[in-house]
Amino acid sequence: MQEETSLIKPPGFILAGGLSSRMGSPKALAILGGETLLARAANRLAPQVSALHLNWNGPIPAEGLCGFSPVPDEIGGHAGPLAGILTAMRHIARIDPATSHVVTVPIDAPFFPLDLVARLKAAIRSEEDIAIAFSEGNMHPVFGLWPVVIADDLENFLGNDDKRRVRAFIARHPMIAVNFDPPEETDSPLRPFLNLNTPEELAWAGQMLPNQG
Ligand SMILES: Nc1nc2c(ncn2[C@@H]2O[C@H](COP(=O)(O)OP(=O)(O)OP(=O)(O)O)[C@@H](O)[C@H]2O)c(=O)[nH]1
Ligand SMILES: [Mg+2]
Repeated sequence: MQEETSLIKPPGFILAGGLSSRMGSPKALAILGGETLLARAANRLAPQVSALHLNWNGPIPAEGLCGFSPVPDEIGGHAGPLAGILTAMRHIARIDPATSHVVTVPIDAPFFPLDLVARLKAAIRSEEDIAIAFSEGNMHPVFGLWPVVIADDLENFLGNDDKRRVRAFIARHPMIAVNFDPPEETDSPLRPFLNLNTPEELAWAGQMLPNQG
């Protein structure tokens, strides 16, 4: 039963604050099948969340960011995905203090499930639980539903831990694993959490798009 939490549809953040060094140009603007990765992530996440935000560092490029007014990292120095997660928590706490959780997705995994948020949300049992996506035995730690009450601990962690790994931060808190194994009949190589880091991976995914099951 789900009654104990008053968690309604949460707000969402697309994290695009990284350097895209392996891609060689901003991943948000990379084209897959005629659409930017940003447009793909936004179209996929928007129906799942109460409001959609973009985390992005630096100036808005000439081609725009799909109309988003991006939210830059709270802490400087490209501290990694956790900096984007902290930014999401702090931003939501400022604009909507009643919100208990915020969902994050990375910019570079454009095939994530359409029921991602509903299933993460259904797993939450308390105001302090983190829900994280898993599939085929792997953890996908940037696909998470994060309680905003742990923002201070996250800021502290970022200030004190050299590696700033998402998994190490998650290990400090109650975490619920939510399994998203694809249906057995799916033979598409475009797995739900496939992550595109290089021009080669992007080109390969483009070639595979017509086979998407
Ligand atoms: N806000 C924010 N997000 C980040 C930061 N570093 C990485 N991310 C995001 O975290 C997700 C996964 O990171 P990576 O796949 O390493 O992306 P990246 O750092 O842009 O790419 P590389 O430079 O090739 O490692 C992506 O959505 C990135 O945009 C950061 O310093 N700040
Ligand atoms: Mg990186």
